Formats: sequence, C-alpha cells, structure tokens
Amino acid sequence: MTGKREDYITWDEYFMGVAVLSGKRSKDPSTQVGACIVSQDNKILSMGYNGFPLGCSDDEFPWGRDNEAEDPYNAKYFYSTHSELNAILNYRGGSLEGSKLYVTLFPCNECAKAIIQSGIKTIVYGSDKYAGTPAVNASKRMLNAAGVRYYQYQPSGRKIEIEV
Ligand SMILES: O=c1[nH]c(=O)n([C@H]2C[C@H](O)[C@@H](COP(=O)(O)O)O2)cc1CO
Ligand SMILES: [Zn+2]
Repeated sequence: MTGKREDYITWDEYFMGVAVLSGKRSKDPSTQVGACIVSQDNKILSMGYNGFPLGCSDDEFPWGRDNEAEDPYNAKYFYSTHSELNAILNYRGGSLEGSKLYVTLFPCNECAKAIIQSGIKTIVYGSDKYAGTPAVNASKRMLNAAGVRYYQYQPSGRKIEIEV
C-alpha cells in the first residue's frame, strides 16, 4: 500500500463532531448543545456546552422549563449558560478575531451579540429548531448587519462511531 487513506473525515465532520461530543456533557434533559471554535487555519481554540456557571450545582439548580416551573426563578433559563458563550468564555488564549464557530443549534440573540463582539466571522450550525422565533430572528438580524456568515452543516450521511 503506497497511497494515503481516503476515507478520513472532512474538516466540517471533524469540528461538528467535536461540537456534538461536547454537547454530550450537557446535563440539560431537553436540549443538549455543543460548540467548537476553530481558527482560520483549522486549529481548535475552544469548546463548550450548555450548563450552569461554576459553583451553581447541577443537582441544586433547576433543570425545568418555564412552562413546567411557572416561576422563572425555578426554571433553567435564568441560569443556563449557552454552549456558544461558554466556548467563547472558555478561551484563554487572546483574540478570537476571524475564527469560526461550529454549534449544534442556531445561536440565540444573546449569543449572537457575544459572537459578533468576540470577532467570530463564520458560524456553521446543525439544528435550526427555533427558526422563526423572536430570539432567532433577532439573532439573524444582528449577524446579517455585522457581516457574520452562517450556513447549515450538511451531514455527509456517514456515521462516525467512536468507542471509548
Ligand atoms: O443557542 C442556544 N444555545 C444553547 O446552549 N441553548 C441551551 C439553553 C438551554 O439549556 C437549552 C434550551 O432548552 P429548551 O430547548 O428546553 O428551551 O439549550 C439554547 C440556545 C437557543 O438557541
Ligand atoms: Zn444563546
């Protein structure tokens, strides 16, 4: 055998795969989101998933949704840090200017602000299950105005299995 292996995974499969794997750390019972930030030369800079801030116990803070808990103080939304924001905040290396974000769910308006301000220029997203909601409409409005490019990940159809 003299040639190279041909069935290696693409960059998009690699980084979206890392984002998916990262989301598997999430304790959220309904939506697990993972994110991976990559430099222009395809080096992983940071990762994140949705969860509560440091010191806010996964066992003590609420995981319910508004409609289940009624009082927002007792629902997850006030406390959960989104995967994209965690990935941005987890980066300790300096600037994210010009980088690319792989995220398994389209970013909300709050994450869009952080994405724009941190200098991320491209978003590759998986699901867009909240498309058409005010938060996602506002997000797209800001991303469009700021010139942040976004496109949906196109699954290769290939199943990538890992055994650990
Ligand atoms: O961009 C996002 N990134 C992200 O990490 N999340 C998190 C917050 C919550 O923990 C969960 C959404 O929960 P739910 O689908 O039950 O409303 O996903 C939610 C969004 C919304 O688009
Ligand atoms: Zn968000």
